[in-house]
Amino acid sequence: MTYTVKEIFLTLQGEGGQAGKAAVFCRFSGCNLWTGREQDRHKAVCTFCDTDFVGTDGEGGGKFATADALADAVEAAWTGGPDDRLVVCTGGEPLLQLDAAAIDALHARGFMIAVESNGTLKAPEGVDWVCVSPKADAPVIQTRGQELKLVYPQDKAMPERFAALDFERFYLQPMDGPDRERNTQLAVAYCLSHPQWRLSVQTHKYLGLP
Ligand SMILES: C[S@@+](CC[C@H](N)C(=O)[O-])C[C@H]1O[C@@H](n2cnc3c(N)ncnc32)[C@H](O)[C@@H]1O
Ligand SMILES: Nc1nc2[nH]cc(C(=O)O)c2c(=O)[nH]1
Ligand code: SF4
Ligand SMILES: [Mg+2]
Repeated sequence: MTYTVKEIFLTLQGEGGQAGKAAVFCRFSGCNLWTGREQDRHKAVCTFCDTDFVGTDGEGGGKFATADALADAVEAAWTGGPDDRLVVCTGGEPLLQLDAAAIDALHARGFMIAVESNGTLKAPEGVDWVCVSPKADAPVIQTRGQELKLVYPQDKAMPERFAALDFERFYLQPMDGPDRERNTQLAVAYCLSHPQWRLSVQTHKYLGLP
């Protein structure tokens, strides 16, 4: 199948349980919870998105006709050696496109595969690190994985709703936007009183990294 990708770039994972680790980010175009057009944001299921995932015009973006072509582009962005390779498949919603062929091609090049998903689609076999970030008005179908990373606060998506799901770690990530500082304080307070939850700061935004 053809993969439609907004951008492919090397940076440090900024969020969650692998924060600080070098990774190639493969940002797939498109999402099932928002068109990505500002004029549609108010009527979207997910209204607070911080990301441009429309089209293929980012660094390293494009249409890739095969899984090998996609994996070659990911490998070309990696500047390290053969060890400790990590690709973070994000978007948009990566599980609309990430399939067994892409997983096999990335594994063949030595990459550990992480996904950042809104949880509305099942992760395919072979994904090594599943991060689910639930959205208040969307069902959580993928109910297990390595981390659940809830953007906080969201009306109708309080942490209690997700605390019993089968994830190894639970994070609150302050909602970025005009109230980021206040949201950060709210998340800190929640983590202090509910120690199952850890704070996930979007470190790349403070560091000026992509
Ligand atoms: C842009 S999303 C792409 C992956 C997938 N669609 C998802 O929602 O998980 C990547 C991560 O950024 C988070 N995110 C999006 N907008 C945010 C915001 N305004 N503040 C904090 N985190 C945000 C998402 O919840 C998700 O964990
Ligand atoms: N540095 C960095 N870390 C990230 N972790 C998750 C991201 C995403 O947009 O999915 C992201 C991102 O966009 N940049
Ligand atoms: S589900 Fe993810 S990519 Fe889609 S609009 Fe929400 S935060 Fe953005
Ligand atoms: Mg991001």
